[in-house]
Amino acid sequence: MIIVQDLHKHFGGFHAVDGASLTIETGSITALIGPNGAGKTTLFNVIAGVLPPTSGRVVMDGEDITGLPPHVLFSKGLLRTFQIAHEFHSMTCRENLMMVPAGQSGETLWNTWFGRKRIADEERALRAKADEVLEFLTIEHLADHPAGQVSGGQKKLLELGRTMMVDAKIVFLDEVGAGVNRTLLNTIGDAIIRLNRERGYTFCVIEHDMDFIGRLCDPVIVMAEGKVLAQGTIDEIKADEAVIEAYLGTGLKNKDKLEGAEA
Ligand SMILES: Nc1ncnc2c1ncn2[C@@H]1O[C@H](COP(=O)(O)OP(=O)(O)OP(=O)(O)O)[C@@H](O)[C@H]1O
Repeated sequence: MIIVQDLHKHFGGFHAVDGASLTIETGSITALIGPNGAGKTTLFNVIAGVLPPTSGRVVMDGEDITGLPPHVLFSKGLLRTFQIAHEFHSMTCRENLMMVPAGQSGETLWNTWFGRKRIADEERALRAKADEVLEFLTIEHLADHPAGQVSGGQKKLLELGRTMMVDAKIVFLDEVGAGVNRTLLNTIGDAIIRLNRERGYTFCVIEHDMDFIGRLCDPVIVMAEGKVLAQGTIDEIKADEAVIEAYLGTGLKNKDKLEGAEA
């Protein structure tokens, strides 16, 4: 369980996150929604150790993890998906997955000289794991394709796949559906549901696609102006006057997003 207590993140005099408190229950697929500029990505970045908070606390399973760097959080099973960096575009999808786990024996000179067999065994195991992940995500046919040449949606699946190469406990997904076609979005949604049900992953998802949110997420947490405005099921949220007002207040485009209409 992640508990965020009275979190603030200021940029100069601007309060991007302004006293947000929320709980992400273990085993849930929790959505974080809100109008543009509500502070969602900033909140994610603070929880994931990318940005230090101005004040407030983040507690994971009873441990204060406020401000810990991403690699330490990674080792604790808290992961945030990242776009595949440009440098890795020429590597194949399988290789991109095989690069994720840290602390392999091959990293030390000693092992390079004396542990060849162990390295070969580890590499074989990693390769098998990567292939299993690709199959789970239904993109096994892309194993030998350069990551830079697959579609936007397939890249999103690969980003999700990277979290499956380690023992993730909680995964933060930022706009996994952005620019992804409906069919692939459904595949991504299926993968998230299966990871949640079969492998016990907890998810926290920022997403503007209300159909996607409605299918996957409970609860839905709404942010506005750096604070948590409401929490509930998708139907409760859509009927909440304060939520409608927050979306309306930022323009019709945002209100359309709440209703799930095509933008
Ligand atoms: N590094 C920064 N320096 C200054 N202001 C920032 C910085 N990062 C974010 N902001 C501002 O903080 C506010 C919240 O941004 P944030 O990206 O967290 O919102 P969001 O809810 O994720 O919005 P969106 O749905 O549009 O992605 C915005 O007004 C943004 O311009």
